[in-house]
Amino acid sequence: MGQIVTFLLALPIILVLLLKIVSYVTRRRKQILKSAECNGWDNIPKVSVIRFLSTTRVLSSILVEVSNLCKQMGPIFRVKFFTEECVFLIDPISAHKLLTSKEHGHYPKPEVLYGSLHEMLGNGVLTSQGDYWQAQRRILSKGFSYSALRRYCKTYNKCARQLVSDLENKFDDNNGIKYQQIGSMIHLCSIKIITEAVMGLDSSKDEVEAEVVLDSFNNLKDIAIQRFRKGLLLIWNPIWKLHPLSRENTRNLKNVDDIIKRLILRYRNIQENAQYFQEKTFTSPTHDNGDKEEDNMRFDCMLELMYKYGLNEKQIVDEVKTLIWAGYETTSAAMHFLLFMLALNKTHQEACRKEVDKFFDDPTYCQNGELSMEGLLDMKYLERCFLETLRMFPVVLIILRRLRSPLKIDETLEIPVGTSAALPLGFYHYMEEYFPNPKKFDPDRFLTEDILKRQSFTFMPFSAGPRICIGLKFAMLEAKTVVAHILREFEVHTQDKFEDIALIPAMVSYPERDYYFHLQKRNVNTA
Ligand code: HEM
Repeated sequence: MGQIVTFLLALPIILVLLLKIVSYVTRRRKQILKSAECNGWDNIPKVSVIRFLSTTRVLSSILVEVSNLCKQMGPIFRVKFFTEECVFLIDPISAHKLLTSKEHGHYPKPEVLYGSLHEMLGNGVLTSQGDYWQAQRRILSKGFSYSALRRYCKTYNKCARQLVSDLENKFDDNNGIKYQQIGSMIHLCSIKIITEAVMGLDSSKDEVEAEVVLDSFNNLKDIAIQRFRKGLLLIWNPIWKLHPLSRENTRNLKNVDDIIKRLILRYRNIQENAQYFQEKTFTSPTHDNGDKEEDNMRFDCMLELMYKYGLNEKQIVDEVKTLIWAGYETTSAAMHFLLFMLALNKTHQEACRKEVDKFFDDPTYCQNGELSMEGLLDMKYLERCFLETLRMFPVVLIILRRLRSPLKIDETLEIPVGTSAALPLGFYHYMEEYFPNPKKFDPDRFLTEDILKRQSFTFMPFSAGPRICIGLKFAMLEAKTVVAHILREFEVHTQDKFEDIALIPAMVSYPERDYYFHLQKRNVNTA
């Protein structure tokens, strides 16, 4: 009797497993048949997953290992990760071809890397696909228009000044020269900026909400890193669901969701107020300075924009989480790396400072210590240093695309449907043929004449094509503002050396430990 009950209880599980196996085998057979029709596919060399995984601890060793692989295997090779067939496009020309393709079947992002993101961020613009993605992307792009960015500049300046004041307290010269880690302070500044621009949360007025969002995102980031390290948890959802980290994850997500829902309600209440409607819905002539019809809807933050475009509650929650997730850690890591490179390369730091001082001292570009967007756009030396930093520390190391239509590389090679193409963006930035002496920090690589000489696809820290980073300009302006304020007030020194610290590759690469800095106060009369 007992055996029958056990059998009956186990039956659904057995059936589900059988169904999964049948569906996998059918899918695989279809894929093999399709692959057979693709030119040259069978001739692409295969690399064992064991060999591949054994290299993934630090960025520098991956770069060396991948170079060795290319020497042996050529610029394209295949790796099988469990049930996923992955093709590595080590040649940036093929990668660029895929990213800039107009074919919708080339845009989807595979479960293997983006599945956990999907679970966390829902159907936001980073993880969604097809027509839905396109429609959402069109709406969200308005949140990154010229006049929207001009409004966020206020937030960049405000948070940068707060960071400078916190740094002044930390590096009190009376305590002598002390090298200290500042990664978490930069991180805090970055998350304050993004939550204000995306959700309208002002950390000085909405203190409680801002703190919950900061804590929750920090926890979510730590959980994601742990999950990434425990590969099996990442790959196999049933195990993940049973793990205590998963419950922690859900709790933090719920905290963020609740706050976003409350903010939506706040906008709904405000919108019901007729006076607000009159003041804000129509273009304010003083604000848009020549921007065309793109901005005929006035909004203070992206959540408000989404609300006005009629997105429902679930859509807004997903997009807000997505923008914060995609925007804060990337930019904060990039600013951290930029300060480190300027601390190591004092001549470039001095040149940036000279430029920064010029803008701070010119009332057309800076009033009451607030840098204008025009000033920030014109800081070309600092911009070149930022781009060179992203070349050397490509914050997003690798991206993947799941092919829903075949990709023709050339007359001799076609990649079949169902394959995931892996594009190691970071690797392209170290290719000698495009970036001679790649370990040298040389911002002049980004002088206009040098950029024109080099093919554009060799430098893609923000990806390229229709799914290029939506926050590219946002990130550039934010990083320039924050670093400009720091250079204005301090000389930046470090004890660390470039090769001392390993970079840990994850979705967003980060140093094994934060760098140590000493910030020495300058004597400038700031407004
Ligand atoms: C230095 C900073 C940043 C870097 C290096 C960076 C890099 C990237 C890269 C490489 C992608 C492509 C990802 C993929 O295809 O899988 C991407 C996509 C994206 N980024 Fe960024 N990003 C940065 C800052 C930001 C900021 C500040 C925001 C938002 C405020 C943002 C929002 C997004 C979104 C929403 C996508 C998905 C776009 C789509 O699929 O249509 N990013 N970013």
